[in-house]
Amino acid sequence: MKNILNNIQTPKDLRELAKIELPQLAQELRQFIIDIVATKEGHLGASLGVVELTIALHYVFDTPDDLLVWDVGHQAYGHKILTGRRDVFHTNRQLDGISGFPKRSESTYDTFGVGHSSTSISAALGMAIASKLNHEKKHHIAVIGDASIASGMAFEGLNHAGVTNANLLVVLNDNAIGIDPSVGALKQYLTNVKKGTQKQDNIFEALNFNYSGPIDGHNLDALIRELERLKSVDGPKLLHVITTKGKGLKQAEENQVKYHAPGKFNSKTGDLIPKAHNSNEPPKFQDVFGHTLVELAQSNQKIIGITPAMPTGSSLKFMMEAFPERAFDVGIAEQHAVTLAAGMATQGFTVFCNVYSTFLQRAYDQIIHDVALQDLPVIFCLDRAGLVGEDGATHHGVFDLAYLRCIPNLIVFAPRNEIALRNIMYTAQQGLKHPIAIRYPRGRGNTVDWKQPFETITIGKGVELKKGTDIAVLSIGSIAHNVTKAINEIEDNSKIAHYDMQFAKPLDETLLHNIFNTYTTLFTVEEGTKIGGFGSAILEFAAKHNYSNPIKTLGINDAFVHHGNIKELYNICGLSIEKLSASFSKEL
Ligand SMILES: Cc1ncc(C[n+]2csc(CCOP(=O)(O)OP(=O)(O)O)c2C)c(N)n1
Ligand SMILES: CC(=O)[C@@H](O)[C@H](O)COP(=O)(O)O
Ligand SMILES: [Mg+2]
Repeated sequence: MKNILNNIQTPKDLRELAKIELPQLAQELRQFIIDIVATKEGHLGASLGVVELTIALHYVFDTPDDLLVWDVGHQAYGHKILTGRRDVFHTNRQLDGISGFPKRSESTYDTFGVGHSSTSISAALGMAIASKLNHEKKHHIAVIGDASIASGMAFEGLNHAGVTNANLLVVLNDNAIGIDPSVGALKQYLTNVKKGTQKQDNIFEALNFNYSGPIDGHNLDALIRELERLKSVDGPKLLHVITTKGKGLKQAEENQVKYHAPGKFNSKTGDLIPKAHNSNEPPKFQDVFGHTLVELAQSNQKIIGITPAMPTGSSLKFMMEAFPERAFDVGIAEQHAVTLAAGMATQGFTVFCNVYSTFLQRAYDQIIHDVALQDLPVIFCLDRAGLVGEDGATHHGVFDLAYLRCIPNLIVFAPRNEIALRNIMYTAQQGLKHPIAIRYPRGRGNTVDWKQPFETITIGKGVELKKGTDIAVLSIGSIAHNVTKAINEIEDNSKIAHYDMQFAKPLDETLLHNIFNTYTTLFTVEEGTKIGGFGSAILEFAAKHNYSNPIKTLGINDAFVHHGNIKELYNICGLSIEKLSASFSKEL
C-alpha cells in the first residue's frame, strides 16, 4: 500500500485526500510517532490519543489561516508532523532540534507558544476578538484536555468567552486523565456526561457555549462531520470528544501514567527499555522528598501534603498512599494549592506544598498575599528547580531564587544534596515561624547513602566545604556538586575555598563578613537567573557593607535557555564542571 504520510508536507496536501484515505493516514501517523518517541523519548500517550482529532482539525479547517491553539502542547506531535516538520521530528526536544511544544518561532502553524497548561481558551479567544476587530473571517480553535480545563485560568477564559459572540471553538479532549488520574468535581461531571447519567444542566451551556458531544474522538467520520457543522455555528461553542490516552499502543493504553512520557521503549512490543541500572545509584531528589515526608508524617500528625496535579512526578504519591486523608492532589490548580496550604496553616497544620518551580510562577500573588504577608509557615517544596533538560524554556525552574528572594518573611533554601533536603524538611516541620521555600532539582543527586539520621539545620547558616587562601566560591543548591568537581579538576587548588551558602535568604552575614575579609576574589554559582538571584544577593551585601572585592556571578544569563540534555545545557550556561573549572582557573 502506498504510504500517505510521506506525501504530506503541509495540511494542504492532507485536505486533498479523500475521506476514505484518512484512517490509513491515522495509522501511519500513529506508527510514526511511536517509532520516533520509542528511541528519542518524549511525551507519548497524549499525542497518540489525538491522532484522529489532529487529522480532522487540519482537514476541516483552513490552517494556518484558521488559528489552532493546543493547550500544554505535549499532544501536538501529530500536528507538528503534519505541518512541515515530519523530516525533523527525530530532533524533537534535542539541542538545536524542534521543540517538544508548539512554538511560534518554529512554524506559522504554531499559533501560540505553550508548555504550561490551561492557556488555550484565553489565547484563542484573544485571537478571535482580534479577528473581529480586524474584520477578518477566521475560525479559532482551542484544544484542551479534561485536566487542563479544570484549572482556574481555563474557567476565566470560558467565563469571558460566554459573553462574547467570538468565533471560538473549544474542543474538550476528554480522556479522563491528566498525567495522573484527573481529580475534582468537574471530572465527575464529565464522567456523568459520558455515561449519560448527568441530570443537571449542561455546565458549558450554562456558560453560554453551544455544546455538542460527547462524540468518539477516534471516529474520523464523526469528527469531520461535527467539525464541519460547527463551522457554521456562530459564537462560542464547545465540542466534547472522548479519546483514549495512548490509543494504538496496548501498554500505553493500559498504563497511561507511565506512558505519558515513558522514556525509551520497544516500538513493536511497547515494552519499556530500562535504563542501565546501577544498584548503587543515588536516589532521585523526588523520592527523597516523598519517602522523607512519609517518614515525618508518621510521627507528626499535623503534616499535610499538597500537589497540584503532579503526584507521580513529585513523589507525593507515597504520602497519598500512606496517608490518603492528609495528602491532596488538587489538579492543575497552583494558585489554589498555595492558598489552600495557607488556609490549613492558619489552623495549625504543617503543610508541605510541593509545586514544580516553573509552575509556581502561576501562584506568585498567592505566595505574597496569602502566605508571606500573613507570615504563615507553609513549607514550599519547589521541585524541578534549575535546568530540567528536554522540556526546555517553558519548564526550566530558573527564576525562583529571583522571584522569591524579594518576598518579605520567606526563607529561601536550596539543599546541596539529598541529606540536606531531608534535614531541611525535618527542620521545617519542627515549627518554623515563617514560610520557607526549599528548591531542588529534577532527578538523581549524588548521595547513595542518603537515609541518615535527621539533623536540624540552623536557619540562615552556610557551610564551609573547602578552605582556601585567595578565592572563595559561594554556591547555592545542588550545583555545589559541579563546583566541588570543578575545583578538584584544578591541580593546585589550594587557593580556592568553597562555601555552600544554603540560604539565599536570610544570608549568613557572619560567614559573609568573614569571607569578604579573608579572600580577594569571590565567585557566586547558582542554577538560576543571575539577575535577582543568589549572586545578586551577594552583590547587594557587598554594596551595603562597602566591600570592593571583585565578585563574579555565574548562573543563567538574561536569556531563555532552550531544550537539550542537562549536560549540554550546563555547558551552554557555563555551569558544567569544565566550564566552571575554566572560570575559576582564570583567576588563579
Ligand atoms: C500550569 C501547569 N501545571 C502543570 C503542568 C504539568 N502537566 C502537563 S500535562 C498535564 C496533564 C494534562 O492533562 P490533560 O489536560 O487532561 O491532557 P492529556 O495529557 O490527558 O492529553 C500536566 C498536569 C503544566 N504543563 N502546566
Ligand atoms: C508537559 C508537561 O508539563 C509535563 O508532562 C512535564 O513534561 C513533566 O515533566 P517531568 O518529566 O519533569 O515530570
Ligand atoms: Mg486528559
